[in-house]
Amino acid sequence: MPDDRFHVYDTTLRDGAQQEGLNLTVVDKLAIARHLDGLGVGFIEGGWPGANPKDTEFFRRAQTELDLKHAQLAAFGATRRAGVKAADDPLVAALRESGAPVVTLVAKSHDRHVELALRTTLQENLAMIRDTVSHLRAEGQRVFLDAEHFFDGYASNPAYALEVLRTAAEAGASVIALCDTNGGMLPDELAEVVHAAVQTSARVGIHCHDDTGCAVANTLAAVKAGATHVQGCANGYGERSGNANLFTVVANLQLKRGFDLVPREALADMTRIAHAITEVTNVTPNSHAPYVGVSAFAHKAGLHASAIKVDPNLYQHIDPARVGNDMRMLVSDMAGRASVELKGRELGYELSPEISRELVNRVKDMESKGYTFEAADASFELLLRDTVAGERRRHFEVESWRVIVERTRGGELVSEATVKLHAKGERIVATGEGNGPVNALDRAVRLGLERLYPELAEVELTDFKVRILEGTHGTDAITRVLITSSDATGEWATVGVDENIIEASWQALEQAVTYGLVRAGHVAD
Ligand SMILES: CC(=O)SCCNC(=O)CCNC(=O)[C@H](O)C(C)(C)COP(=O)(O)OP(=O)(O)OC[C@H]1O[C@@H](n2cnc3c(N)ncnc32)[C@H](O)[C@@H]1OP(=O)(O)O
Ligand SMILES: CC(=O)C(=O)O
Repeated sequence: MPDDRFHVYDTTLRDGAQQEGLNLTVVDKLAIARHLDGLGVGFIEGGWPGANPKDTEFFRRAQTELDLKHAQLAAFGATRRAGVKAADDPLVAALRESGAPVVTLVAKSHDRHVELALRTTLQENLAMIRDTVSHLRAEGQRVFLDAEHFFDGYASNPAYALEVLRTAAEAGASVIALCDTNGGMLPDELAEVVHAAVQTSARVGIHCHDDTGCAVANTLAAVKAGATHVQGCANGYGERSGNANLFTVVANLQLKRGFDLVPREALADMTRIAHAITEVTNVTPNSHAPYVGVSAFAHKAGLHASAIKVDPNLYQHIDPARVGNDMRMLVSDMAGRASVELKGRELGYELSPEISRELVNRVKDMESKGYTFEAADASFELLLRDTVAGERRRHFEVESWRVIVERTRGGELVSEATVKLHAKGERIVATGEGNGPVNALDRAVRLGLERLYPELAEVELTDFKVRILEGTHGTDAITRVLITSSDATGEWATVGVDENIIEASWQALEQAVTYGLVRAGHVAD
């Protein structure tokens, strides 16, 4: 069971939603809350009820639509306005009526902010904190306080910054999170201030932004200095450079510091949860994210692979399975025999040292010409199969292909491709039309082969990337084409390289179709 003496507090739905380009609907927020609950976080800050209709609706719907197993919902909002009673402030009323068991109040703890931004006195700010905390406590809610700009405030006026914490604690706030609102702190200085703050009676928490790239390090430093409540956002979302990445924080504290924060089986599901949340936010996942990124346990250098072959832990800091991730081998011109041997094993082949050596040489030679295999696993597997077989083996042979791109009188662009192929003892001539030359070639190949290989109806070309590479040996620039294809059960990528973009595309396309047939279980003639 997770340790209740330590809080994991997620603010993805509030501070995370303050990220540029991130726009969540109520349904998105409900879905993310379920994922976070699945991870086992203790608190989910759902937004600021009363500040906008969406956040108000979220709290209303959460009462009937969220069946949280681990987490409690927290409603975020500010202390009362200067000069009004907490009970009469409409934004405080929205917090009271949110139905959330926890309210997190943001309060000024920096004297200059009180005077310049709130335009009130230091004493009135303390009264705003005292009144709002005690009012909500009297209404039966648990109150946490986010001490905004605490670290900058402590540098400006330490006595006042600490007075804010004391006031909130005495009024009944059970957690006071110290906020590095501008994200400008470094771990050593931050730790000293946290150390001073933990002398207050309430539990001290930490809320860090990543403007110095230190949000996670700062969070860990705060914990070392005595903080027992960590705030962060899924995938490090948040205002400006983002917040502390909650997944990194949790994994570090649990796996490196021995805290029991979330159930072990939930931690082992963290990579899936991180990616599921990116599906909801529609933000491209950071493939290099610690622990959960697809590259977090991907090994490219040959020397690494040769040691990993003996013991994977020689080049990775944890077993990736503990966070639900996988080790992967990348094959490129930095590979050695061990890299291709391990990659082969990953793909289900046991390669002899001789085949591995030959394959490494072929990979290095082709990469020097512009191919890239780390982004084109399917091309690598076809190369591997050819090397093992000692010859190039395909399910169809190409006699010729031709593409015509015509601009009609009406200004319409029409592409038409004809392919002449040989498969299963037949000569096939097929023509396809498409909205571009590659699309036309793709249609022509399918039209020609589908009768012999009906599974091709399932294969779809899902992505097409072109990159112009520097010319080598004084020749003209060459083109690299990467094609991603998919069928009902997965996707694969293939690569083609040539001075001519259509030839490069054809190579990638021919391999894409061939690999689709390999996946369908067809054996090459
Ligand atoms: C550090 C953080 O990220 S905290 C979270 C910030 N999140 C957001 O701001 C998103 C949601 N915010 C909103 O929708 C709006 O800003 C609202 C509804 C909260 C307020 O809107 P408005 O009433 O139009 O005020 P506006 O945004 O211009 O200014 C904020 C007001 O809150 C006051 N205020 C700021 N912090 C506090 C505080 N801790 N306690 C009390 N009042 C505060 C400001 O002084 C200002 O007062 P003023 O209206 O007298 O000038
Ligand atoms: C409260 C908050 O989000 C901050 O101070 O950064």
